[in-house]
Amino acid sequence: MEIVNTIAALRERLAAHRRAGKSVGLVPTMGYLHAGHMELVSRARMENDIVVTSIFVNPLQFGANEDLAKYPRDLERDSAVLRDGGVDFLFAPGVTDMYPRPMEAVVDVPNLGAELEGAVRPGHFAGVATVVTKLFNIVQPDSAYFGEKDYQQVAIIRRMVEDLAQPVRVVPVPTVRDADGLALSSRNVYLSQEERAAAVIVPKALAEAERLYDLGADDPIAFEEALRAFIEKEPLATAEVAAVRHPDTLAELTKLQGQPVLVALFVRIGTTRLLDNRVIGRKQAASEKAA
Ligand SMILES: Nc1ncnc2c1ncn2[C@@H]1O[C@H](COP(=O)(O)OP(=O)(O)OP(=O)(O)O)[C@@H](O)[C@H]1O
Ligand SMILES: CC(C)(CO)[C@@H](O)C(=O)[O-]
Ligand code: BAL
Repeated sequence: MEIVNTIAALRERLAAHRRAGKSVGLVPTMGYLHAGHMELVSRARMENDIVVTSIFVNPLQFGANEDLAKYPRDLERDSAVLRDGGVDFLFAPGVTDMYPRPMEAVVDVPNLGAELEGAVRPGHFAGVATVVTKLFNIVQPDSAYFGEKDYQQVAIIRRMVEDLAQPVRVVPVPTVRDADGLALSSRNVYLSQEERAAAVIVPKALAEAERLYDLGADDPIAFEEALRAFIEKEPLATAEVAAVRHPDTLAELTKLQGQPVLVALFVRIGTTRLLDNRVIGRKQAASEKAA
């Protein structure tokens, strides 16, 4: 595996492979890697000749009062893990390599980006869409791999790729979970022991949503209220988002039965925000993997 830090160097290294007709898969990350990231890597490894993983904690997608400065970083450990995972190139640019001056051109997906997590983190998804477009332009991957834990992010990237005819296949990968069901996430490291125990309320709430749906729950407002109350029975938890939406458009629904629905959760445990999602009413959850 080669570690490359600048846009020019990565372009030069990939050009030879592209000329030789090799396919390229990209796994964009913010580092501090866990088995969820490595699931994306192994899927990319299976489907491509060359695998590029990027590690870049993207300032554009953090709000002024968010955790940009304290976001966990460990490039040395990440490099070793990626080398073992069979990655060909680790692209780890610095902020001044990616953004040598303030960005004037940006990509926004304003309506999808204002929903759910976007309502709590204004500007977040414009930051994501912009950096992902820039990574696509640098790497020119045939395929790019994203986790379904960040369901809204996948929906936004898919829409961006379609609207802008970006020549990339977007591949969603099922969520990898700890033994108690909590989705793996780099931010789980912020949780104290007590908070980690409380965080199990998040996957439990997804199971509760499925139970209510299977019992015939049909009114979205009552359903969301029941979910919120279920989550907040845990004293350390605040449900910033507990929503049921259309799985493709993220639109609000007038009834639940007779169609698959997305359950989207964004739950604060202490000061840490945890994201999780499940589509219920179709056979998708069964494909999720335990770590
Ligand atoms: N548990 C998981 N299973 C599968 N994919 C995941 C999982 N966690 C993260 N990913 C995916 O890995 C990619 C990089 O995510 P990122 O580096 O932000 O990690 P993260 O663990 O989601 O971190 P954070 O705690 O900041 O949300 C994203 O496409 C994300 O959806
Ligand atoms: C896709 C991404 C790497 C863009 O910074 C980030 O939003 C993430 O890690 O999910
Ligand atoms: N959604 C993963 C990246 C972030 O929270 O900024």
